[in-house]
Amino acid sequence: MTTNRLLTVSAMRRVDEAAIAGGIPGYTLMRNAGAAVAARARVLAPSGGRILILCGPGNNGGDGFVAGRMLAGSGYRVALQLLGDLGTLSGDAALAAADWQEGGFSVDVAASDDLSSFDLIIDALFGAGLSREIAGEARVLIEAVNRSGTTVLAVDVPSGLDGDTGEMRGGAIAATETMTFVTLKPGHLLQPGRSLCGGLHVADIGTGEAAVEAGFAAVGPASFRNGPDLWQDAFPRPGAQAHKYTRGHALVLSGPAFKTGAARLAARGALRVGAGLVTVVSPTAAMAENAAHLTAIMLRACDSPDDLDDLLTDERLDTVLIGPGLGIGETARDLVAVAASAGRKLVLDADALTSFKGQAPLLAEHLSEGGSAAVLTPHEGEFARLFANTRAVEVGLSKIERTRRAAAIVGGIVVLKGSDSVIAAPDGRAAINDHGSPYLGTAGSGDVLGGLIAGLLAQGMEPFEAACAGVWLHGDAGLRHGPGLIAEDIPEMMPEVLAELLGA
Ligand SMILES: NC(=O)C1=CN([C@@H]2O[C@H](COP(=O)(O)OP(=O)(O)OC[C@H]3O[C@@H](n4cnc5c(N)ncnc54)[C@H](OP(=O)(O)O)[C@@H]3O)[C@@H](O)[C@H]2O)[C@@H](O)CC1
Ligand SMILES: Nc1ncnc2c1ncn2[C@@H]1O[C@H](COP(=O)(O)OP(=O)(O)O)[C@@H](O)[C@H]1O
Ligand SMILES: [K+]
Repeated sequence: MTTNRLLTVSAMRRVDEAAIAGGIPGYTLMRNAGAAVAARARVLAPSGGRILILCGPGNNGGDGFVAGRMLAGSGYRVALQLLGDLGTLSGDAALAAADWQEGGFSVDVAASDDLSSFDLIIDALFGAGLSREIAGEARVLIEAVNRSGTTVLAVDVPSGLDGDTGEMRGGAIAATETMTFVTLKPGHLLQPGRSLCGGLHVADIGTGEAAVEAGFAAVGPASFRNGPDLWQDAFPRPGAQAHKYTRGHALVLSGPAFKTGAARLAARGALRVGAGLVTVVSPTAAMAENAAHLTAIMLRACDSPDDLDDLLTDERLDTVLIGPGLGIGETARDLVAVAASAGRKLVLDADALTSFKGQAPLLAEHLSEGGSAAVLTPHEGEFARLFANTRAVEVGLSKIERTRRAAAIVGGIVVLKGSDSVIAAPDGRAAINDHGSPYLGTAGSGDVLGGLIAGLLAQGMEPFEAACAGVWLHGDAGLRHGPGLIAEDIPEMMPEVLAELLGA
């Protein structure tokens, strides 16, 4: 079974319990987990190479003992070090340790020297049972592993990484690869966890589908790794009889003269992703500047919220992007209020968000008035300003929880951007995106993202799916382009990105 759905650490425990209750011995699960680790180790270490297995005092260590026995059996020179006392091992971990010893192998005391002489280190110190900050001997060991420069394969999670939040607890292994079980957990995708994990692998350990379903039932609102599986079926594909008026019309509000570039970047994104028509709505004083740079994209004058209200009497103008380069203040708030009360599908970004600094409830009121479907795309700074003094910014929350709470507060989709962008809906559905590139961190990149989402909304995609798809397409463009990327390149990558996605 493969799925892009995520289990929390406690829900994963529920999967194990349900599998065991269903008649699969815990030790069978552990043997399957250890076998998956050993299989990956055979790829990472040269045949017959030296492998060090660092085992902790719980079942994560148990997986290490199992993998060690299998690797020693297939000709690797395996050293195994235990952090803790052999005598205190219990349950399946004790069985695994006994099997290892029955093979005639020794259990050494964990020592942090000479680590660079190994071809591979398997980190089986702590997994789902991490219960406190890494300190003392464990910390010294983890730091030595990270200094050694040796390839590291982490079992379940890099030790010290919180599988739910992606946060480090006092220190963590920086792994080359991570082998986890059944599904990914949020901490594998949220930063810094995503970076600490290195390459991600997921193994089926024979829990059976019913046990996995029991885990999903225990998890609360569903969360996913963002990817085409999540939204591909809903992705707009024009039929043979489509024409521009059936492919949606997106409006992008421009900022004042000399601040118009952001809106044009967004508009280009909306057009390239397939909206039939895109119009930049510009202050009269900035019309010449906008006109000088626009060709396929249309241009209309608008100098006030009242002008926007007049424009929106045309029902075909069904999606409005407000914020990039707009300017901060009352006018921006009024423009949002007008578009929202006209019931338009909205993308709110940048200055439209900052204009509601500390006033998230007021924004929520506007959105609910017209029943607007809205997607908000804050980066961390805009998020902190908009949701100041709300329960979305309480300390200690994971990024996924913050985004979920924010979505519930405003009653719309929130995309909290970054290298681990999180997309959440008011009903708690959430997706974490790790399909992207640091080259996307460039001026105007977020404006294009807003445009992509607006273009998908205009074509009739539901807002959660449109937001997930927009973030993924944006990330895919970044990955394909690589070094040298500027924001202008992102829309121009869409033909290539979409051709592969749609199999065109
Ligand atoms: N049947 C199953 O469930 C399966 C589970 N599987 C595997 O089991 C793993 C979960 O095992 P687990 O629950 O035993 O927890 P684990 O991660 O080994 O750590 C617990 C130990 O570490 C200790 N400890 C914690 N934090 C610490 C710290 N900061 N510094 C120092 N010590 C610390 C903690 O001490 P305590 O808190 O009890 O004092 C306890 O002794 C899971 O990740 C997967 O790999 C697979 O085999 C598939 C089947
Ligand atoms: N390291 C990274 N990895 C992946 N995506 C990134 C990274 N850094 C930035 N991005 C993406 O680039 C965009 C930047 O948007 P934003 O911060 O609003 O920039 P701007 O205001 O200049 O347009 C976001 O979509 C963000 O997710
Ligand atoms: K580990």
